[in-house]
Amino acid sequence: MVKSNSEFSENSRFFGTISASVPLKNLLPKSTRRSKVRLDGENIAPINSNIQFRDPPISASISFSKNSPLKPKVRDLKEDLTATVVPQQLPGAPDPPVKVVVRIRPANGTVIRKISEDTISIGERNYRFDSVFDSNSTQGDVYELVGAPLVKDALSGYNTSLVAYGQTGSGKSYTMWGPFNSMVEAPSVSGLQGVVPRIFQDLFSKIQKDQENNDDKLINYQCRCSFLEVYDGKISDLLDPTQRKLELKDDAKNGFYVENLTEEYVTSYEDVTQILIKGLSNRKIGATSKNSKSSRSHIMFTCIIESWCKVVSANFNFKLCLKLPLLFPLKHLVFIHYFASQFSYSLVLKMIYQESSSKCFGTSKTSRISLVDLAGFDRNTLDDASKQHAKEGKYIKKSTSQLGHLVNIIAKGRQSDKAEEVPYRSSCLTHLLRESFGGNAKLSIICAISPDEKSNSETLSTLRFGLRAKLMKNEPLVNEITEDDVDGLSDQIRQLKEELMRAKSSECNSLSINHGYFSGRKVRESVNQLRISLNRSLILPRIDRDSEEDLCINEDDVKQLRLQIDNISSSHEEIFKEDSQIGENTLIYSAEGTCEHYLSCSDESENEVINSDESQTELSNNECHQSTLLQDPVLSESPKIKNSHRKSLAFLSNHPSNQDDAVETSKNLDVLRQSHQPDHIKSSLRSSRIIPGPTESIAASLHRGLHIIDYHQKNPTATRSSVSFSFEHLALKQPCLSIDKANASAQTSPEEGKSSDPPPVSFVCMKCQGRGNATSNEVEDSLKTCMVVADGSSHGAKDIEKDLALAIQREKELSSLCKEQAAQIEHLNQLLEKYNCETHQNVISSYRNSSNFSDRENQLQPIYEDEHEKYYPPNSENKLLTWKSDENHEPEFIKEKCEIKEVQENSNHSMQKSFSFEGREALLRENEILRNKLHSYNDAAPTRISSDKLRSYLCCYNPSS
Ligand SMILES: Nc1ncnc2c1ncn2[C@@H]1O[C@H](COP(=O)(O)OP(=O)(O)OP(=O)(O)O)[C@@H](O)[C@H]1O
Repeated sequence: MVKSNSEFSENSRFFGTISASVPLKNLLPKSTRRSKVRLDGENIAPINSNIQFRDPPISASISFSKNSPLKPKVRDLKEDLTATVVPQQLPGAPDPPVKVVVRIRPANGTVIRKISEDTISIGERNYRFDSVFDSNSTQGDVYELVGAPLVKDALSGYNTSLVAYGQTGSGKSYTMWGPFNSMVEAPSVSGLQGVVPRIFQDLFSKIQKDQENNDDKLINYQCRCSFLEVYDGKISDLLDPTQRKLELKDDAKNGFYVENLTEEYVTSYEDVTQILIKGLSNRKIGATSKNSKSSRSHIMFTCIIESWCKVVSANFNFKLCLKLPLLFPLKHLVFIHYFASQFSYSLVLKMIYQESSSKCFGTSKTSRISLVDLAGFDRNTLDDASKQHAKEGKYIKKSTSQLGHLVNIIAKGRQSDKAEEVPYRSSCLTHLLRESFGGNAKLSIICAISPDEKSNSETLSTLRFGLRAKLMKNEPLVNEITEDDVDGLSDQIRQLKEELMRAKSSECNSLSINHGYFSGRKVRESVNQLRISLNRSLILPRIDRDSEEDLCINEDDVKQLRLQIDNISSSHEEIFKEDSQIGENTLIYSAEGTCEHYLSCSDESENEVINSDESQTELSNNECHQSTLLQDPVLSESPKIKNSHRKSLAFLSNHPSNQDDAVETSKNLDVLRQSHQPDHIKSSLRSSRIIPGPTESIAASLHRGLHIIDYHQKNPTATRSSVSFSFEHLALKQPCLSIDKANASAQTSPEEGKSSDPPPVSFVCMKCQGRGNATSNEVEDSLKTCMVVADGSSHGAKDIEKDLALAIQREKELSSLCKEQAAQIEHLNQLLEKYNCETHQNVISSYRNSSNFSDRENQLQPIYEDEHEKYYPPNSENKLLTWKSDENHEPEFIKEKCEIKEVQENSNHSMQKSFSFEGREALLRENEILRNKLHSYNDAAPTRISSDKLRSYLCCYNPSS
């Protein structure tokens, strides 16, 4: 009876309603787990918790010889099929490895006829297959011919595959799965369940029977299922839609498998039904010209069946009895004997065997059932088909075409016995079907065809595919492992393990020394790297060591260095003036005579000492005013560190009484390091980066030194430690320079413009004078050495040398200028003394000659013009140098103060009139410089000239003050 299309539609696609009617989570089995699917690993001995090997099984692949007991038994394949003639299967004969059946979908106006059980006719041509199901066939019929043998073979240990092939709408899905509603109904012969549900219904039924009816066997089964989809060439997990683009893996350890594919263990037909519903609901569907709910992807449901069979036969009982003393202690055997006598020995032995199954082994089988529903190809695409559907149709055509090509190759190889390479890897589908097509599997193909005339070409294509597939030569094997196989396997494992151990030991012996050395060195290197990155300050004191690292110097660093040198030069200038003017070995800047810091720049063996202990307790004292005399602190140079000697600057606590000076010193130090370290150097010092260039290296060294100074100032107990840094290169080559550097380091230059405030720190340069004539070349060499030594490398020093040469050249010029000015100052000083004496004498004598004191001003006025130069110092240095006052005046010290004041006023007045603006500016500048120097000079050499006199002189010399 031919069913109408309306009936078909009733039982048609169920995918749209499953999610609404069935809560899928509830349908899932409780005992599920995820694991890798192994498609060709079933032949490996199953790992059963009840089985214990004498040696633990190894996972490495093992190659077996032809006579290996593990090689599965190959059934004789005697069928010789041709494209047009399929030999009739004899009743009772084993199922062929490749079975091709044709099912004709019910339709009106069909041109296809079933002319016999295995032959169909299209037009005038007949095609013969293993079986043909016409439109009147039922789902049960198909199952009996295709499904039932598959279940039997699977339980026997064969890999089995069922593939539905055909054009869209030809009834593949209907045949494979059946309508959705039927899947959740109780299975019946007349039901509409597809082949797959029937297979699992049958499978679990047989398993149950097998376990119940075999008294002399203990059989355990374990089934796990997976469900995947191949859509657009990519594998997705239908049981976990989030798993997409899964990869096929093929390695020695796991065999051929789909990575991360969900596997769920099933123990009943219901479990499988739930999985089927879930997976089919996730399948991609679309509309085609023949099917409004066409499957747009290939799907593959896989069930792996593992079974362990332990025979409890009479013979085996005897064996087991012999083994019992080994398995159980004597008291247990007595109990077993008593128990067996009361019941039955068979039952007792069965229980014992079950109990001791870990020490006994029967047989094990592993088989795989692969159920594949291919997407239906369609020659005609819908006019209104979207791009996506067109793309899907393209891929389906392509993939089915690749499968057809694969079948052709395999069939050809069987016919010609030519070993042509089989294109399994041409697509995901062919890769997945590698075992089913031409491999270790029994294959059944259902060619679904539509009998309508419009589908003739697709029908013919499908039939041709079936005929070619029938020619394929599969080699199905019973995947079974026996106890003897396990013994052989255990022996092989043991041998391989021994070989591995020998190989490892020999390898270890040969490489042990080197390996230990290299690993140790690696560890050391790692520790060093870690130390460097964690605390670079540990590295800084070692910068005098040789280093082979390449140094990168950027322009900014050089500029910074140049600025530093300029600052140093300017400070040299001032100090040099002082030094030249004083002309003594020792410079003494007195700070109220209470605290003196001695800076020695003498021999290398001597240390430069700065006492700063008293400053430590005052560092946090906010009342200490910020020193204003550090208007232009001089950047301290990088300490020179030589390989053999280091000039060190030690900080001792010899004068704890003067805290103010120490505080000033420490504050100045802070000012110095804040003001003269470039930001990037500061950050570099703060961070743990490696010093990139020599400039930073030097600055870092300085920073380190300053940090040590701080530390010693803050920690009285630690002040006597020997941590120090060297100023040797400065002390040796340029004594005044050394002082200046130390001065800059300590930030103790006298305050400018505040002569009332004594300098906070005193320095004593013990042995400078003898080296005052050191050449600039020596300085240059010293600095060069400093750079090289400080960085441990001479790389990149050339650029710095150029800058240094420029700086030194400038320093030379400045030095000569300083000398000139110092000479002028000295001369001026001498003249000043004369002026103070002679001018006063003249004024007093003029007063003495005057009769009326009130007319003094009138009398002085006439002589102003003429006698100006006689009484007042000239406005230029040259004139000053040649200026002579009248020596015939008699001083009157009683009126000296008043008279000098008057003279000053007159002098100022006259200078305002006579001096030009430019000359005045020049004098102001010069006066500024001289005032600084004289101020210091006044403090340093109080006996040479009265500071009051100097001030009064300067006041009259500077009209603006
Ligand atoms: N033997 C049959 N008896 C009754 N109805 C059938 C039979 N074969 C197919 N049908 C109906 O025909 C329609 C299409 O069938 P089905 O979806 O199984 O085709 P298909 O080959 O899977 O198509 P596609 O490849 O596009 O998914 C469905 O409604 C189905 O119920």
